[in-house]
Amino acid sequence: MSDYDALLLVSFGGPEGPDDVMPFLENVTRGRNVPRERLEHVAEHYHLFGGVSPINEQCRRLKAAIEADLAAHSIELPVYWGNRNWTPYLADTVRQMAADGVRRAAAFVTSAYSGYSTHQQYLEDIARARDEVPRAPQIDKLPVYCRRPGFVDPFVDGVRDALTRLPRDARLVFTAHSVPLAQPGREAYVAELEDVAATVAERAAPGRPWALVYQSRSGPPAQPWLEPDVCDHLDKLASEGVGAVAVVPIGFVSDHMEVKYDLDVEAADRAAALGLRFERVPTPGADPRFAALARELITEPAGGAAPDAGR
Ligand SMILES: CC1=C(CCC(=O)O)c2cc3nc(cc4[nH]c(cc5[nH]c(cc1n2)c(C)c5CCC(=O)O)c(CCC(=O)O)c4C)C(CCC(=O)O)=C3C
Ligand SMILES: [Fe+2]
Repeated sequence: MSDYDALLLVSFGGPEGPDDVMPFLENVTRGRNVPRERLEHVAEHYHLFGGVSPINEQCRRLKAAIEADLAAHSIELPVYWGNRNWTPYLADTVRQMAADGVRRAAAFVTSAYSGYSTHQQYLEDIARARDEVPRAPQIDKLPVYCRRPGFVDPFVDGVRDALTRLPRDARLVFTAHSVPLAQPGREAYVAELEDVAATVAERAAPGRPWALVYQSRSGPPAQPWLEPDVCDHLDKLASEGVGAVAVVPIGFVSDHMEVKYDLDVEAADRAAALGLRFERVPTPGADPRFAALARELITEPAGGAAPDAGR
């Protein structure tokens, strides 16, 4: 077993009502050179959903699934939840953990990959939260898990299922959040995404053409970000005579706003305008296999041979 006395679920955070939207967006983009126009545009996405981000409900369901999995394995470990950008804020959760006597916690982060936005930024925010709290517990971020079966297998099943509803010429379109080309860790992020896309494609639909594309670009237009954009890619497929796509958001762990708006509204509308049949594959969310991954990462021997999802 492990030496941990708590599990901390760390997530992005999102607004819980219309008045939260702008303060949330300001938290996310503080010091980040995101144009005001872009913020106002993204605020509209949240307002379409009543100002409530789907990410909070996703986190509550994942937390409950992790608690159920731990209980089923007779592991008594309290599970806490804290966010980088909205309530419950990490610092408040860490303060509660300290008050409860937690000394050493494992952090399971709702982001699967290496890279700055996906890994380093979470470490920095955990460190900042600990700095705010006297006698804060030690908090170890669990390893990057994008290649693990608990993350990959739900996508494989989801692709197989989507393809049963699509014609034979359907293409696989894997998507992830774009980041600036200059962002530290970008090479590792892209290499992992390519690897996970290839694994899912090979296991779910061997021989079928696929592409890795990006979405949700932000930042000033002159700054280069990872491309191609998902909607541009749909244009290209339609122009080549392709009639259907299964869109697979491998860059994300839950169906939050970047999935519910940028794919289910924006990309789906583009596909409809192009006459492309469109299926969006679910993310792992609160899948029991994904919840079990948190336990596996805590209980397996450090440096031990971690099983990957196979190719
Ligand atoms: C790689 C990556 C992930 C995946 C890893 C992970 O999951 O963590 C991710 C996730 C998310 N991003 C989210 C929301 C936002 N991201 C923004 C801005 C940015 N994201 C970036 C990258 C990523 N973001 C970057 C490089 C920026 C530019 C500013 C900066 O350098 O930081 C902005 C500002 C407005 C805009 O510019 O779009 C918002 C509102 C939400 C919550 C959704 C919800 O509410 O359901 C989630 C899960
Ligand atoms: Fe983001």
